[in-house]
Amino acid sequence: MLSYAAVGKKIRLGRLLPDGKSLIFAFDHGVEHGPSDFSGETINPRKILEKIVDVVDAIMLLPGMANITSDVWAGKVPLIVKVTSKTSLRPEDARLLQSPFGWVEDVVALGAEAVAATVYWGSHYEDSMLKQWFTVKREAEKYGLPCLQLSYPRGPAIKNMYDVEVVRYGVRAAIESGADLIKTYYTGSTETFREVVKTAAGIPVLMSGGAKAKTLLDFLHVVKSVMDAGGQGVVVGRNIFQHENPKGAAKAISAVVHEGLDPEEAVKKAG
Ligand SMILES: O=P(O)(O)OC[C@H]1O[C@](O)(COP(=O)(O)O)[C@@H](O)[C@@H]1O
Repeated sequence: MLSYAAVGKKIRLGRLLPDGKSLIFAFDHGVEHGPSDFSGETINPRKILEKIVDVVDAIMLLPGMANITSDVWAGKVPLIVKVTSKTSLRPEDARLLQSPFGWVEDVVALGAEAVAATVYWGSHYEDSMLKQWFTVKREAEKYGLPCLQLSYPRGPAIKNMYDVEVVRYGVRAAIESGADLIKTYYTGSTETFREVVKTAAGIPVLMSGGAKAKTLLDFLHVVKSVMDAGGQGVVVGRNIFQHENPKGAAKAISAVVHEGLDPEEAVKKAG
């Protein structure tokens, strides 16, 4: 018989990956990159969120943002709360550390389905990020909250953070540290990303969107490659909110993730 928490975790994961796949909208950039990531009306978070809440499978926000926009997302789309972050105002070498940016109790209080935290594997600060990760993990387990690990290998010994061996290492470390969902980088091909998925040993791997692609079609090809490789979805920010039609872009990405549409077909959904 499952424990209460195990039942809760199962239910929450089912809500986040309704058909075993998921398009999660990442929207924590206001701290990671600053307001310069937004232009025009998108500086108003409500304007973006109201466009995509009925298209994506979940949204990932920092606690304060979740709190001030709850009337837009609550009851419409599952919430994931990220409890680590850092600004790019820090000195260069201090940017490979994320600090606490909320507590698991806040995540529960906000009615979230999961908690997210970053680990920069290979950073000078790996030790403190691991202490932070396991603090979050221990609390989350009590509440049956799945933990999404942003597994981002970065550091002086890492020449190419998109290299398949580097990404695989981060994914292996993520499953060994108890991640229930993993978000990591695309490795450039279906074949190499298939190796990343295999390394996850059944833990869902979602690709982190990355900087805005030249065209939506280009991005959709990457999403298709990830899904063909056995990835279970994508966590996307800039390739949605920096698109001139965020709702359309989200619809097109969702069509590749959930319907397996070819990019040339899916891009038509963007209008
Ligand atoms: O680590 P980077 O490249 O600065 O990007 C960090 C951002 O990328 C994400 O991990 C994913 O968002 P994107 O799709 O915009 O890359 C965000 O959650 C985060 O704010």
